[in-house]
Amino acid sequence: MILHCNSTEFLHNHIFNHSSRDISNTPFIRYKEFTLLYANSQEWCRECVTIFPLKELLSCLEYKVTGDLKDFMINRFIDHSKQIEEGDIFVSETGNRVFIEEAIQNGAKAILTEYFIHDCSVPQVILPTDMHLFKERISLMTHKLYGRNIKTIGITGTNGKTTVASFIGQLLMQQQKSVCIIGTLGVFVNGQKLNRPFRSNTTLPFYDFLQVVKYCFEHKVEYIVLEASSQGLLDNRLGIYPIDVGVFLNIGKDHLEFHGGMVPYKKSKELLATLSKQIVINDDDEWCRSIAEKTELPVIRFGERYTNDVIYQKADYSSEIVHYKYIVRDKEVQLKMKNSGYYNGMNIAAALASLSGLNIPLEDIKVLTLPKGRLEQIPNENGLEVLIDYAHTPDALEACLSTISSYAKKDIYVVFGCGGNRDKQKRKGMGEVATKYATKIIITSDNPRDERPEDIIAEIVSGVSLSKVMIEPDREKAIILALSTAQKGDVILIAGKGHEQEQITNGLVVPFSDHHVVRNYLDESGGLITKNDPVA
Ligand SMILES: CC(=O)N[C@H]1[C@@H](OP(=O)(O)OP(=O)(O)OC[C@H]2O[C@@H](n3ccc(=O)[nH]c3=O)[C@H](O)[C@@H]2O)O[C@H](CO)[C@@H](O)[C@@H]1O[C@H](C)C(=O)N[C@@H](C)C(=O)N[C@H](CCC(=O)O)C(=O)O
Ligand SMILES: Nc1ncnc2c1ncn2[C@@H]1O[C@H](COP(=O)(O)OP(=O)(O)OP(=O)(O)O)[C@@H](O)[C@H]1O
Ligand SMILES: N[C@H](CCC[C@H](N)C(=O)O)C(=O)O
Repeated sequence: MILHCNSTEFLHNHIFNHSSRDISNTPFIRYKEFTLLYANSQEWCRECVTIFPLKELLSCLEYKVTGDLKDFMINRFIDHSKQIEEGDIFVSETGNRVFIEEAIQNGAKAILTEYFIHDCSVPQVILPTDMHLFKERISLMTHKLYGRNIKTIGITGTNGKTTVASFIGQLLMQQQKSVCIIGTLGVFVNGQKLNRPFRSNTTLPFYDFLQVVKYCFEHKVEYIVLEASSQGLLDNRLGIYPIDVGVFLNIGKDHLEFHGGMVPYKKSKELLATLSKQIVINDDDEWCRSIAEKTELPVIRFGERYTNDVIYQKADYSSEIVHYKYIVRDKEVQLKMKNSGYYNGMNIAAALASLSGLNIPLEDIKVLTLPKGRLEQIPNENGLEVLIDYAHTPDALEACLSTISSYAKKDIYVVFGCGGNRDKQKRKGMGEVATKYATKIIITSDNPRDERPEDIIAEIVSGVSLSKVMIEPDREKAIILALSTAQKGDVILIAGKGHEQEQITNGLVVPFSDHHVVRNYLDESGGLITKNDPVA
């Protein structure tokens, strides 16, 4: 049995209350509290179990089984019909008949559902009220069965999650550790992208995440580094999976249309603390400091102040190779990185602080590189500095453009748009930032989705100085306009899409890559040095 009934009730009433969307009064839950509760209420040994015992997951919950489900030992719970393989249980939260039929055809041996499904040819496990408790249990059981010996680092913040995850991964691999990174760029084990049909979210959907943990166990991974987006946290995509280090980077304007304002946006990100055993915070960020004040968890701080656990010492950011220096718990750590600005120094500090939280020695640190589509330089013989970057918020654009303006001698071009069906408030702000730093601004489209590109562009233009701006809604033409107009010595920043491989317009997903457009243009105009660059 997993829990005694009274303890289930206690947990339900007092702790696991963030399944609902109203998180205005979410208390910080101390990790110790719930692990102790679980430790007291568990009776089983997990060492040699490699599948999920359904009966234990269901005990004390309100449920009903229809049909003859003979085998209660389950290999996988899967919530996407196309991922189902023989013997899996299909979790249907929507009750969609087409997906259920597809799952059965693909070999589902049962359906886990909240509602009774008529004329269903396989057994059903019906959880009319307790599906959220089931998810909490299975996340905790996944940790017990598969993740117990894997240290997990969760990273949240508006900007820099992918970069910090990549830095942590690189630093761990330099220490010969085996690491899995889960984030915007996909799922990577020791640098190799997993070729599995996971969905493309920054924070993986819940059952996809559980599969990755199991995969990591089977492949002897020692560390999982994951990006925790505000939407992912609010959507409970991590359940109550314990996080060894929760990292808080910064807060800025993004996803406000989704969350309905800065307060709920911050609250969603703060849910990461409820899962964490200790937290790492950016001491230079007011919101991060406020989290440290509220929590009883151990806190590791990084930033410029000399009282921090990781002290970031200012460097010369105008040089091509930046020499970053840190004091990590009284020990000096130095690192070099190309073309990367002040903010990437903060991202490195966050990575160092996370590793110090896990007591990982920082010996022989080698060069770190930025992930794909982050200040990615495209070599050419035209004398242009062409950079592709994923800046799609005002703060991110400011971080990039202020870095460029610290060394640029001639014109700074910026080509960007803003996503449709996404935060409208950031559009004018990005226009204002562009005006502050760039000398030539080309406004274009960036995944207009269901909105009219002209409407999005008009909102950006409301923040831009008209004397600097050109408008070209076709992104390919806009990039070519910059490349063909710029002169030797100019810098061109193509912002917003970074690694992305598509343009989403009018409900259509069309293959599109900033990298390809630049490369094709430079190839045709004879300006490219490296013909075999990997595609972003
Ligand atoms: C708007 C939104 O949040 N959508 C999320 C939502 O999609 P949805 O409900 O529309 O999913 P759907 O495709 O209609 O399918 C619903 C369910 O039917 C089932 N299904 C569906 C299709 C099928 O063939 N078979 C099948 O079984 C699955 O159980 C599926 O979960 O649930 C899916 C599963 O959890 C998510 O992948 C999906 O994220 C979409 C792709 C998305 O863009 N989300 C954004 C808002 C998001 O979450 N972004 C953050 C990043 C933010 C940042 O970087 O700052 C993220 O973590 O990714
Ligand atoms: N610490 C930082 N502060 C401000 N801007 C940053 C920081 N780190 C990165 N950026 C900017 O944000 C962009 C996105 O970086 P990154 O992909 O690491 O962030 P992210 O939080 O994972 O983004 P997303 O949530 O959209 O996936 C970068 O291309 C850069 O322009
Ligand atoms: N994770 C972010 C990515 C935005 C990237 C940008 N290219 C856009 O489409 O707005 C989001 O879903 O809002």
